[in-house]
Amino acid sequence: MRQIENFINGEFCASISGNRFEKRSPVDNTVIASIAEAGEAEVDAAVKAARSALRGEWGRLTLEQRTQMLYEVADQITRRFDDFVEAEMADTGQPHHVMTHAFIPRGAANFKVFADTVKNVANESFQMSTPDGRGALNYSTRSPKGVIAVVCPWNAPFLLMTWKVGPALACGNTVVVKPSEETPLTAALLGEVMNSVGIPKGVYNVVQGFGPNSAGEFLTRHQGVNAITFTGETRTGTAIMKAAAEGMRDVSFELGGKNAGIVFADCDFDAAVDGIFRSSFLNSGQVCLGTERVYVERPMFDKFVQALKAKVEAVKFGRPQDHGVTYGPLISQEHRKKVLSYYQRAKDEGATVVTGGGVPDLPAPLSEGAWVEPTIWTGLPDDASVIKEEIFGPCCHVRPFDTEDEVVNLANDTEYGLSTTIWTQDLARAHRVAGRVEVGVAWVNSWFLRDLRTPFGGAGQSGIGREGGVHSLEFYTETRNVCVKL
Ligand SMILES: NC(=O)c1ccc[n+]([C@@H]2O[C@H](COP(=O)([O-])OP(=O)(O)OC[C@H]3O[C@@H](n4cnc5c(N)ncnc54)[C@H](O)[C@@H]3O)[C@@H](O)[C@H]2O)c1
Ligand SMILES: O=C/C=C/C=C(\O)C(=O)O
Repeated sequence: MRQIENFINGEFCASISGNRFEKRSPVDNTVIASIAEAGEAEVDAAVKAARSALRGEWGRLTLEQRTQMLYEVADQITRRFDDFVEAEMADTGQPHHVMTHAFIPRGAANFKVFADTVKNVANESFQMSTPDGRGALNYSTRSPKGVIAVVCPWNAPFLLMTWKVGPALACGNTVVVKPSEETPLTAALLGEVMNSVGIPKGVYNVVQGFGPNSAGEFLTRHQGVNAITFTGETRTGTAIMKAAAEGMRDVSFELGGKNAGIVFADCDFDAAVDGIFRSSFLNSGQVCLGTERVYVERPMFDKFVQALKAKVEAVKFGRPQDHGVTYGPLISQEHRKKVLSYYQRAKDEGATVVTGGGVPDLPAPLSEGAWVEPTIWTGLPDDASVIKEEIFGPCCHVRPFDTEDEVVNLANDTEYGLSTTIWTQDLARAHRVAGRVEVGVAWVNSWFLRDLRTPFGGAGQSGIGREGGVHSLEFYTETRNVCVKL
């Protein structure tokens, strides 16, 4: 069984208290790793190591040297691709092709793209006139913000962690990462990569553990942390924001969603069915950008529901590494309980179960894992809790609509505002609807198509701030204006 330690100041170290916790496989519930839980002492050591790294060799590197190191991190992730794929599959149980085609390559890209970005983004400059006629010149510079706390969820652990660590380091900061207790492995593996390419000690630290009264809370409350970037549930974001208020630390939040998919009758039918299938069921629906509410224009409704049902019923359950497997378990037994409670609630609230709705009948030892059936409902009222609350599971409700205004209102009838996916071949309508849905990210005839230079984040309860491209630089640097009287 793997022993996973905290990674502090370039070294893997056991927790001082000796506290450890178990990581179980979502596939069959066996224990796959023992993890050292960081307490206040380890968090303090990690923050101090990060602080002294800022003042040490790391802080003295030129931009060229620093970005060169980050390209080497990306290259080394690619060289150790299979190790990352294996670790992330062990943690999440999701299929091999999801790791190799989507989640792990993004880890390398997250370092490359932000190394490029920091080299290529210009700073502002303004010339002004002065009463003496000689004028003044203003220009801005960027400095690292300092020690950044990176608090991560479990659903796409390596992608989401590096999405923050990449730009934070590119901007010259140091980081203390708190991975989810459900997915400790790839953050630890990245520590090995950092050492192997010579990233100075203390630049990248990992404290393992839980949220409340554990590593997450200790880290976000630590006054040595200058800013906090967090991806996870809206409720947790509220707790972290309170912690950040003490000491006036900046936050960047990517939170939950209850995203709408909008399918017009003039869409490319096969592409739309495929797109909605992916957006609702990729990663067993555990994607913040996923669509749990699907609205289909009435003339196509029945045909669409049948086509989506056929795709859902064709998924292949199994171990992530097994040939042809397309569908994995939920992350944990605890999350399964939550998702199954919504499956029950959908029935109670009057849903028609088109397919799924329960636990699949799998042979041992898979029968011990956190499996649920991918599920489609119709017929729920718009105010049902299943329509309002984020489930974060492999399920969607499909509802017919008649007019563009109606569907825009339905899509916007939520406290969240992360993303939407719109399917139509009418260009004018596509732009119009994309401009009316109250979200941070609108996709047309696509979903989860990511250009890392673009702003990414959510409106409403889905987040605070944007990351991506220059927006990441805004968060991870302090901007200084220099005004020179000529
Ligand atoms: N908007 C996005 O980009 C995005 C991306 C992925 C996931 N998500 C959201 O993440 C959620 C699923 O992830 P999750 O269940 O891991 O989220 P979570 O909020 O339960 O946990 C996220 C992290 O916060 C830590 N944490 C929990 N309580 C804390 C506290 N009081 N103080 C400090 N840290 C604390 C956890 O240990 C974990 O590392 C979903 O709501 C999903 O929508 C959003
Ligand atoms: O589950 C959420 C996925 C989020 C994706 C990103 O943050 C990204 O693509 O940068």
